[in-house]
Amino acid sequence: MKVAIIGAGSLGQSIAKGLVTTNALTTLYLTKRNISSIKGFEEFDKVELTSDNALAVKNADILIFAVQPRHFEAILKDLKPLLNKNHVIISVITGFAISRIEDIVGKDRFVVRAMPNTAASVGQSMTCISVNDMAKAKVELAKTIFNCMGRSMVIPEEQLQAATVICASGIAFWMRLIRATTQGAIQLGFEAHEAHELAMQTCFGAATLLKESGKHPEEEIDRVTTPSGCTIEGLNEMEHQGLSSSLIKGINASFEKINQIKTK
Ligand SMILES: NC(=O)C1=CN([C@@H]2O[C@H](COP(=O)(O)OP(=O)(O)OC[C@H]3O[C@@H](n4cnc5c(N)ncnc54)[C@H](OP(=O)(O)O)[C@@H]3O)[C@@H](O)[C@H]2O)C=CC1
Ligand SMILES: O=C(O)[C@@H]1CCC=N1
Repeated sequence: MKVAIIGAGSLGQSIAKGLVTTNALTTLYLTKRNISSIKGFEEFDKVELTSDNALAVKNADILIFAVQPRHFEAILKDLKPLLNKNHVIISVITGFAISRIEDIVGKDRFVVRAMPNTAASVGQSMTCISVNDMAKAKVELAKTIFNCMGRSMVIPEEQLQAATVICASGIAFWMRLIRATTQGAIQLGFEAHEAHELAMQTCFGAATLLKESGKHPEEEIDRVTTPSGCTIEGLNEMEHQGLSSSLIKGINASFEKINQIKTK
């Protein structure tokens, strides 16, 4: 695989970190206008850094666009003359519909819209993928790429905005829950670094329990809640204060916002 990431910023670098270790990769071009901030990638033999998008496009088969939404249209129009029928165009750009990409490059191109998250850098992204008609033939390739950096799910494009909230913004939501747990632990007397480790590993343990057992969260909750014990006392107080409701409302607010964001 010869891959180019056009716009190696926060998400682009996370994807690059997830990709560099895969044996399937022969070359990885990383582009941005100012490459001084990504010099660290020079330690990898397969990685080429450049501010020349055209050079990257000419030398890659798979193009992952990870620029800000407002920059995408102009960049894609500039690169259009260099695109050939074999290029697989993958956009991770929020709110930029496949039909708008097709308006620029044509319907006869392989177009994939993907929504990974920053945990790609540690091989733990949850990436949702949608494709245009042409790229139905490239679904397995797209899954192979994103499975290198975690797990992937193919979904209809209509659900991609919701997936962005749950999985991409979701990283921030879960971080805030871990941070709040840490604050609680400090109040109970732990040093900050200890509190952080307790919160992180407990969160990791809870997710791993569900992944490995396949059980519903409430089933695992029932195993922890001793009758008249401290867990149910804490859980009920959290619910009286609106924990589940607040999370659901936050997710809905985020979804309303993402649907208002204009990419032009
Ligand atoms: N951060 C996240 O968790 C997620 C982000 N996204 C989406 O991914 C996209 C990127 O987001 P994010 O990584 O946070 O944004 P960043 O601003 O961190 O990254 C965008 C990068 O694009 C580069 N860039 C700008 N213009 C050009 C150009 N002409 N040619 C090449 N590179 C260029 C910029 O570097 P320079 O100025 O040096 O050129 C910058 O590093 C957005 O569309 C966002 O909606 C989606 C899911 C999650
Ligand atoms: O906050 C945002 O709008 C982008 C999309 C998901 C993650 N970052």
